[in-house]
Parts: sequence; structure tokens; C-alpha cells
Amino acid sequence: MIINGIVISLIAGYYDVSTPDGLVRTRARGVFRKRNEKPQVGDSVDVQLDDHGTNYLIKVHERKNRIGRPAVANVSHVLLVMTATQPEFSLPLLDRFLTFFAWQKVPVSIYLSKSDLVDAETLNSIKNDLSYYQEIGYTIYFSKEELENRLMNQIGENEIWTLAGQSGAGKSTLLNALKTDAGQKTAEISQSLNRGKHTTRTVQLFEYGKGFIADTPGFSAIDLSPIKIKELRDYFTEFKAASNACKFRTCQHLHEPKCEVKRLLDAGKIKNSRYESYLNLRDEIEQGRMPEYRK
Ligand SMILES: Nc1nc2c(ncn2[C@@H]2O[C@H](COP(=O)(O)OP(=O)(O)OP(=O)(O)O)[C@@H](O)[C@H]2O)c(=O)[nH]1
Ligand SMILES: [Zn+2]
Repeated sequence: MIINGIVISLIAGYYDVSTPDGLVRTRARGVFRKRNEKPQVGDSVDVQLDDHGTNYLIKVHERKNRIGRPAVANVSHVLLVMTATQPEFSLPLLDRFLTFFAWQKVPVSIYLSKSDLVDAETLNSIKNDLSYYQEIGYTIYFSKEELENRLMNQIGENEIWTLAGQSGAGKSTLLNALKTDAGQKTAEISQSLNRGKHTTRTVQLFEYGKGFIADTPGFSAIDLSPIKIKELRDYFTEFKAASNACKFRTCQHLHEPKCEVKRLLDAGKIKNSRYESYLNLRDEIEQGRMPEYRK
């Protein structure tokens, strides 16, 4: 019998595949090695089941994407961890990440970490900034409590989520908390497969809600220099929405006449810091490198 599933971990040459019938340990057919097409964590695969012998992974379906280090295939969503403090909350950093994932065509939700470390006034100012991002379509979790209350239901059937955020943002701390939420199941799986504690894995997916979360700190530094400068405008979602009303289809929202983005900016409907980020990222891409302060 052949069934479809998702590779959740790769360990000592075995691929563990989550299927509608439960977890199945498989080996990849030699043909993958010959073609240099190694199955990856996150891949949607076909498995040939054998009750008495070895289960074989016989086909890898086309990948939607493959991102992060270590890489995860078919990432459906990124949970971006932004700090309220330590390091200080930063709109330019937020815009960099959002631009990067818009370019990668992966939707993003934002989690504000360390909100417990700031006073009410600072938190209000951050919430005020983030409410703009809510208006342009991003889901925001303002605290760990809110995240843990809502995340389970946000992760759709077989979706694969991964974390991102600068070093020290709190990604590992969050992963541990989420793993504890999902804890019982993970423990059962490990036991049934009799995994040794000494085994090292690069990345693993754990079940969360109806889907999976990647067990890796994900992204911390990102490089925007491969983005084509003329396409940058499309990765600012509210600019893209407005651009149909610009006089010129090719409008870069700089000095062109009758630019709707500039009109909305002047009217206070597009946030100044977003437009500044757009200009700064244009510079960065033009120079073909990350700015010094980001290295
Ligand atoms: N008070 C408080 N401390 C936090 C929170 N989240 C993380 N921390 C602390 O912040 C520090 C950094 O957190 P990590 O989880 O290691 O951050 P990371 O994003 O995994 O960092 P890298 O591994 O460098 O990418 C740790 O000392 C955590 O205990 C939070 O919500 N509140
Ligand atoms: Zn324009």
C-alpha cells in the first residue's frame, strides 16, 4: 500500500513520516541519491508500506519552497519574534523581515516577546506602532498568553510553521514553551520509536494544532540584496494595494506624478517609518550588500 505523508525528521539515514495512519519510519530509495534529490524535513512524500520489512520512501512531491538554516521544505507560515526590549523594539528591523518573507511568498504573523519587561507607556507606544501592521493585514500576538491561547487554532491542516527573529529575540524560549504545550504527543512518538537520547538531528517538526512547528531557531540574519530593486515595492503590501491607483503602472513611488502611495503618505494613511524603510531598503539593494550595522 502506498500512502502520502510529511517528513518530520531525518535521523541516521531514516526518514520519519507523519501519515494519516500515524508515524512511519522509512528509508529512501537509492534512486534519490543517484539523482541527488535528498528528501528533506517538510517534504510531502509517498511511502510504500510493508508490514514485515522496510517501509520505503518512494516519491518526493514538488516543493513549494525550502527556507532557513537548517532548511525546512514547504514552509507555510513564519512566526516572527520581535522584542519589546533587549534588544530595543525596532520598526526598521520589522520591515526588513516582512520584506524578506513577502519576497519568499511566505505569510508572517508577529509575536511580541519580552512585553513583560517594559513599562505600560513603552508597551502602549509599541502597540500603537503594531496596530498599523494589523491594519495592513498582519496577525499580531501581543503577549505569550495571547499567543498560547490562539496559536493552536491558527495553524491549519498540515501547515508547517517556522520561527524567525534576531538573535536574542526569544525564539528558543518560545519553542520550548510551545513544545511543552504539544508535549504529551511528542513524548509518545519518541517512545514508540525507541529513539536514543544521544542521537543528533538537524531539524525536526513537532505536531502543533492541526499542523507542525519546526524545531529550529530558524532565521536570525537575512540578506535582502538578491531582491530586484524594481520589485521591492511589491513586498510592501499596502503600497501594492495602493499602486493600482498610481498614474504609472511602473510607478516606483519616488518622484513620479500622481503617485497614490505618496498621496496616502502625505495624508498620514501610510506610516512614515514604512516609507523610510522602503527608501533605506532600496539603498541597501542598490549597494548590493547588508548595511554595516546589520553584519
Ligand atoms: N522576560 C522575558 N525574557 C525572555 C522572553 N523571551 C526570551 N527571554 C530571554 O531572552 C534571552 C534570549 O532568549 P532566546 O530564547 O535564547 O533567544 P533566541 O531568539 O533563541 O536567540 P538566538 O539563539 O541567539 O537566535 C534569554 O535569556 C531568555 O530567557 C520573554 O518573553 N520575557
Ligand atoms: Zn506610486
